[in-house]
Amino acid sequence: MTAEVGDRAAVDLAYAGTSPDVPLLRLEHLSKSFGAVQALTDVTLDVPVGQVTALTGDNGAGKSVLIKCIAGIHRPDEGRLLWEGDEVSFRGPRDAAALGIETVYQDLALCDNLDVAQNMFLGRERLRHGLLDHDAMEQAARETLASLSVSTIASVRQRVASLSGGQRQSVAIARSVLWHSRLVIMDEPTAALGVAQTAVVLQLIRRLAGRGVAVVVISHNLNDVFEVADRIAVLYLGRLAGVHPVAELDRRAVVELMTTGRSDRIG
Ligand SMILES: Nc1ncnc2c1ncn2[C@@H]1O[C@H](COP(=O)(O)OP(=O)(O)OP(=O)(O)O)[C@@H](O)[C@H]1O
Repeated sequence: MTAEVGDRAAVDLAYAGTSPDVPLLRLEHLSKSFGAVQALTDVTLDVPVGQVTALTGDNGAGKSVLIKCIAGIHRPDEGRLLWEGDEVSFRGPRDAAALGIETVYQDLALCDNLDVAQNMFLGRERLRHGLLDHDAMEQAARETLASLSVSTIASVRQRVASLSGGQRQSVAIARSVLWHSRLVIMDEPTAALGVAQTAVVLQLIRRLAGRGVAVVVISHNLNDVFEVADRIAVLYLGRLAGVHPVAELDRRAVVELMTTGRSDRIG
């Protein structure tokens, strides 16, 4: 399969077959334990297209375990995942990736010794007459970065080792656009970034959602959460303490949900 680059194609693809009433992904009554540790208990959460859902919660609340269930790394003990309304079960991360689920972990799986374009096509290289088609890949990488208005990367031939944290996040986000990912999960995307780079990455995350991609962002940083999210889901001791549109919440309500599992300040 060759990658088509272009805003319209990406949006069409992301929305294709998605009824507004059926979320792209629905987690239904998910539970997961590790021996005596109950990491997730009865979590039900919808993930709609075109929106940023922030997933927050205190240390150990279950955020990573939840995204690993979505990414096909963990199998839930109970509950099910519905993709566009149909039950799916993942034998591993490849199954999740095949549906268009891309997870961008904090340590970004980029290869330092390769350049930007090579990283964006890693594992899915484009061939021409049996040889790597570097020109086509570089062109597509450039177009994708331009379509996201990424201006901080001077050349797609630049080695990733020389990029800043924010630039690396930009490459990871552009890769998900290039491959028409439909759900992008980002684990603490701004954790290692300064103020200016954080602003750039948050903007990019908004653009990703603006293309009809469903985005889940794990973050402890409430400034970022309120800036980027449409909806905030809070986990407390493995249970979903609440999921609400940002407009219904203030910081105190989120902190209360994170620390006590409840809040009277919502609405
Ligand atoms: N592979 C594992 N084996 C045993 N226990 C685990 C495993 N993974 C997670 N846990 C436990 O599950 C609970 C939830 O962990 P999780 O990593 O999802 O929390 P988190 O919300 O991502 O926390 P943090 O913000 O600190 O990363 C914790 O008690 C953790 O110790």
